[in-house]
Formats: sequence, structure tokens, C-alpha cells
Amino acid sequence: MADIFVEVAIPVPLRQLFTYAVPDTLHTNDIVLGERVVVPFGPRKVVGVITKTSNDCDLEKIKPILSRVTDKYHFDANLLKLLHTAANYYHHPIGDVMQQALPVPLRNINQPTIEPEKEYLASSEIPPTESERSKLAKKAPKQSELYDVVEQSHGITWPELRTLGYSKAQLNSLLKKQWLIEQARPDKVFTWHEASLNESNKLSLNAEQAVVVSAINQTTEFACHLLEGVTGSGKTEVYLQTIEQVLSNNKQVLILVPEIGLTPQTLSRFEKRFSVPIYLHHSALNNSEKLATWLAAQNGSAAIIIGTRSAIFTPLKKLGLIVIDEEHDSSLKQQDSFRYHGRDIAILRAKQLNIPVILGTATPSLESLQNALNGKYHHHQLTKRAGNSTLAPITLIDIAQQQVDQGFSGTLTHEIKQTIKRGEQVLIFINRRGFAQALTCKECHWIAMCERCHKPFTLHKNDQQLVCHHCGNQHSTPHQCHDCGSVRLEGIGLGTEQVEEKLAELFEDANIIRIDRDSTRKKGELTRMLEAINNNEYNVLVGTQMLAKGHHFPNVTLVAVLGADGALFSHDFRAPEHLAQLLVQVSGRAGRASKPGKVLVQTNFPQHALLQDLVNNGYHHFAKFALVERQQALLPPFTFQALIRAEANYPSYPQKFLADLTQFATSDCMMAGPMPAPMEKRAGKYRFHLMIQSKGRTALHQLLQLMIVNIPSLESSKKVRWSIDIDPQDLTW
Ligand SMILES: Nc1ncnc2c1ncn2[C@@H]1O[C@H](COP(=O)(O)OP(=O)(O)OP(=O)(O)O)[C@@H](O)[C@H]1O
Ligand SMILES: [Zn+2]
Repeated sequence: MADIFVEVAIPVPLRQLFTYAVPDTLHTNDIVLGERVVVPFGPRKVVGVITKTSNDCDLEKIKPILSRVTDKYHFDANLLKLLHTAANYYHHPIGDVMQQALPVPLRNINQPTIEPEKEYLASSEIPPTESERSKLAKKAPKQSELYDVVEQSHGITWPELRTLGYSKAQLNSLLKKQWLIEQARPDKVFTWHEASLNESNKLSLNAEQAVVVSAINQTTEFACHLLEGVTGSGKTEVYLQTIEQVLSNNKQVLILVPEIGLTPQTLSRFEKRFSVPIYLHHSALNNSEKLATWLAAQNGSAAIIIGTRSAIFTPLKKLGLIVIDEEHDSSLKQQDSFRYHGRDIAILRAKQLNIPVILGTATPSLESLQNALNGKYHHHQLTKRAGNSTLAPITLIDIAQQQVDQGFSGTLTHEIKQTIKRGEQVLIFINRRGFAQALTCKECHWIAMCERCHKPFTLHKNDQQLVCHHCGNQHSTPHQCHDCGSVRLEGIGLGTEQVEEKLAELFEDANIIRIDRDSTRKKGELTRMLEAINNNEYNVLVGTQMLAKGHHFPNVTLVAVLGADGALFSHDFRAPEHLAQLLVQVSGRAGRASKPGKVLVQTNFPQHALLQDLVNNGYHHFAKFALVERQQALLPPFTFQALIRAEANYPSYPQKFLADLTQFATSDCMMAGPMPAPMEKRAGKYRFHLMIQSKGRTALHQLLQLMIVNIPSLESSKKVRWSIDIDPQDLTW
């Protein structure tokens, strides 16, 4: 038998493949690309992925592979190609890219035993009587709702039910009553039939929606659709009706959402519309649940996959459409290790498979908008809210001209009072959790600083703790100033806890709920809170970004934004874009049902051009103007950037390393730096940036390639940790 050699991607931080020989004993002739093998690497044994085979090899001393993982779960050719392209584009080690795309249980040498998945169905043998059902609806409304969901679904799994906010106890109690049954999920390729669509839940499209759906449904080959629709314009309904067509052709659909755990309503709308196998992929799933999704997608039994960023690497047997909801959302970009952008990978994947991709948002990223304006993408707009609600107007409150009491102007206090009086809800947005942004001494102006980051600690009054939001460092709150010993310490800069406390003082009879990372730490807490809000148990909702995205609170009619001024003067050129997106998204939570809404933004700078443009002309106008500014300043999307970060225990090390890299400068790339990162010290490490920018992607990538080849021979590289971030989004880190 001829010798066979394979190139293997191994999970090590090296940007190369490794060659191994395949011993005859391992059935050399049926090796496929994408399969996993166990190979020796130094003293270790690791699992790698075969990316190439050949019959000869000019290297000496080639080690043999130790064994093959002969299950059927290997990367298919399409996915392998995608991962290769992604590794090249992001200049990230190929072995690590493959590793991150592989479910955790498949990364180990010991392979997992895969149990058949269970699903729940309504029992057809002993269905409850009408009177039993209405009794349950009164006695245990949540259980009754759960029964309805399962009955409608034709089979639903526990991860879905959990994501929808139901508990094991509720499920078990219905199983005990024998209203529901548990069975192994049939492992057959999904095919569409009449009962796959719950026609009664389908909305008839308004004129704007109808135009968009028909335009998208006409493209069956690669096309990138930017769906720019104001908040509440019915983008989800557009997705549902294009998805319907794809499913009816027996193709699968992949949907990326920012945080499905935050918005069970979205999943619920999919469940109510389609009785097809839906699978999830998000951070609240455990490794074997994620593996189940991976396998069902790969063998074709899953019809719809809904997930967060990393779901973009799920293998799919017959993918027909990708939908990216909230395409502007920063959570789509991974901020460490393999720094890919989920949206950009999605477009790449759609192109490779020659299928359409939809990017939906009320506030397109400037990158996507530019591509729509220059004709690369199809541009669809929904300019009106669907149904009967209208968009809430934004009003700026000039707090430089008013007395402000712990964050609240007189105007705002009055409006909140009126809203509560009418029995409607108020949402107050503040982008900082904790009680105060810093703890200072009133006598000597000492500030409690994190010694590892050189940044002020955030005061968490409820827990009596100082917490560093950059590195997690914690201390109990001191009673005395560390410098002068004074006990006159006070918190400055508003946080959610302080706003909550002040509200309780201002509106004694109001029920107030705070939603942020701290208050929702307990499992299931957020779902419970969202439900209570929708049951009108609260008058005022205070929260961070968690409240800004995707929620549908029908009774919220007043939205107030506190403390957004910081972003107006940020050194990050994307800060205005992100502020505008945030303001529009938060505003979108107001007046979504029959009652009209109002948005109040407190600011010291009501005349600021950005705010004026946004308030008077809307996001689209703002964004077009911002694009002109970017073009004049030669910034993305008109140029391309890569950020090289380096860090070490001493500042001179990263500085020297990045300075050494500037020797590779070429005339078609501009370099800025080395410069200290805006967050110069973090968790005890000193951090520096080198920004590289070019008018052409090719020139930029050639330069990076040259640097990467030469870095190992630079003495200074041995003392630092460095990374490359292509199309960096967050320049503050
Ligand atoms: N054609 C329609 N007729 C009646 N109501 C509709 C129609 N389309 C959507 N709606 C309703 O309008 C509301 C908003 O729709 P949806 O949540 O899809 O908007 P969206 O554009 O996704 O909003 P957001 O960007 O704020 O998440 C929903 O309650 C939905 O049921
Ligand atoms: Zn810190």
C-alpha cells in the first residue's frame, strides 16, 4: 500500500499545520478530510483535524498518527473550507479555529457516549378534558401555558422549554398527570408537511413587509439583504415568512440573535409558528446539549437552529438561509482569542453555499449600511411600526439648566409621576451597574482604585463591596480614607443601585425593579422578572443594556435615559455610532402597544450635533452623515484596520515589541503607535496598541503576514503576549 501523509490542525497557538504519517494498520485508504485523529505532540497526545492528505512528503522523521476517531461527526468539506478562510482572514492559528468550532465533548481523546435525545409531546391517549384544562389554567397558569406550548409543538426538548422559562417541576408535574409523554426524538431528516406551519398564528403582512418578503423570497442564490426596519416594524414577521419558504423547500435555517436567554419571546414566536424541530445554541446550554444541536444540524434532523455568535460554526446538512437579527450588535464580535465577527462569517458562509443571508436591524452598523448604499447588498426598509403603535418621539432634557437630584431632573420626576398615575410603566436606562462609579474622600479627594488596573472601583452598596468591573477584583468597602483617614467617604457617578434607591425615595408607593447583571445572577431570575413586568407587577424598571435589547413590554410608555453623555466625547471613533444605536434601541421599548410612548434623554449637551441629528432626523439620517465623516477622516468602512495588542508585567516590554514591528512598515499601510491602550493597565498587566490601517484589504493582510513570519525571530516577542484583531470593534481594551 502507498504511504499516506496527512496534514493535521492541532489546538496549539501556532499558525501552521503539522504533518503525520498514517500507518497501514489504520485503513489508510478511507481517510477523509475533516476527520479527527489522535496524534503525539511533544510529550502529549492531542486530538487534531485532518485538513489534507498526500502520497509523499519530503520531511524527515515523521511521526505516525496514533489512532483515528471513527465516528461520523467530522467536519464536512464546506465547513472545513469556511474554517480555513476564517483562520486566514483573522490570522488566527488554524488548530484553535477548528477547536473552537468543535463541540467540547468531541475535543477529547475519550469520545462521549451519545444518548438519544428526549422530547415531550401532548399525550393523545389521555388528553385532559376541557374542565381539567380550565381548572389548571386557574390553579397553575404557568403549567397550563407549558401544556399549550408542548401541545402545539409536535415534540419539544427540555433545553427549549428551559429557555422559554419553564421549570423541571412544572414539566414533571404534567408528566405525572400523564398529559405529557416523554419519548426519544426520532432521528430522521426533517421534511416539511402541511402540519409544520401553524397557519392561525401567521399575520397578514402590511404593504411594506409584503414587498420585502417577496423580494427576499425571489433570491434563492447568494444575496445579502440588509433589512433596515424601525423598532417594532415587524422584522420578525418578515423573517418568519421568508423562513417558511425555505423550510417548505426542505432546507434548514440558521438564525443568530444577540442573547436568546434575554428574549425568550423571540423563541416563543418561532415555536408558535412552526411545528418543526428547533434547536438552540447559547451559553445557558451545557456541553452535551450543545453537542445535541450540532449533531441534529449535521444529520439534517434539525430544521431551525437559533443561537448566539458561535452557532455560526454549526455544521448544516442542507442550509438554505442565514438570518442575523440585530446585525449591529457588538456581541456578534468575539473579543478575545479567535476574534471573529459572526455577521462577517455568516456572509462568507452564505457566499460559499450560494444561499441568501438577511441582516436585520433598526440601526444598521455603518459597515452594513455603506454596503447597502453602494449596492453590494439589497437594501430593504420598513419605515413604520407594524400594527397600530407609532414610534415614540425623543425629547432632550437640558440638565445643565435644571436642578438635578441624584440623577433626576424636575421634568423627569414629573413625567415619571404622571406615567405611574396612569397605570403605565416607566423604563429607566443607565449604562452602569452598581451603586456609584467610584468611592472618593470628601476631604482629600482620594479615590479607591483597583491596584491591578489603575481604575476606580465601582461601589456596590448592597453587598458592601468595591468591585473592579475590569478584572473582577473585590474588597469590602472601607470606612475610612486610605490617605487621610477621614470617614467622609462618598460614592460619585450614578449606578443602577443608586437610581433604584433614589426612585424608592421619590415614589414611595411605586414598585421598582432593577435588572442588571447583579440582580439577575440567580438562574431563572431574569425570566421571572420579565414575566412579572409583563404582568404589570412593577411601575418602574431600572436597568442596563439588558433592558435595551429586543424586549416587548406593552405597558411601557415612558423611557428615560440617564448619563449617556460620556460617549459624546469618547476617543473611540465608533462611540457616536454605538450611542445612537443604543438610544434608538432603548427608545424602541416605549409605546409598543396601543398606548403612545415618550422618550426623555437627560444631557448636559442638548445642542450636540449628534443628539440633534438623531432627535430631529432619525437614525438613518444620522448614520449617513456619520458615513461622510468617516470617509473624510479615512476611517472604516472606507479603510481597513488591524489592531495588534501586546501586554506584559512591565510597560517597556510591549512597547519595545510593537516598536520592533514598525520596521516592517510599507507605503500602503499607515501605522499608529505603539501607544498605551486606553485601559493601560489591566489585571496587573501593562497593555499597548499598534494600529495598522490601509485603503486596501490585500495590502493590510500582506503586511500582517510579513509580521507574523518574522515575529518568532524578534527577541522582544518572547517577553509579551500579543494578539491580532482584524476589523477591531472595541478599541478601549
Ligand atoms: N403585519 C402585521 N400586522 C399586525 N401586527 C404586526 C404585523 N407585523 C408585526 N406585527 C406586530 O408588531 C409588533 C412588533 O413586531 P416585531 O417584534 O416583529 O418588530 P421588530 O421589527 O422585530 O422590532 P424590534 O426591532 O424592536 O425587535 C409585534 O407585536 C408583532 O406581532
Ligand atoms: Zn481591576
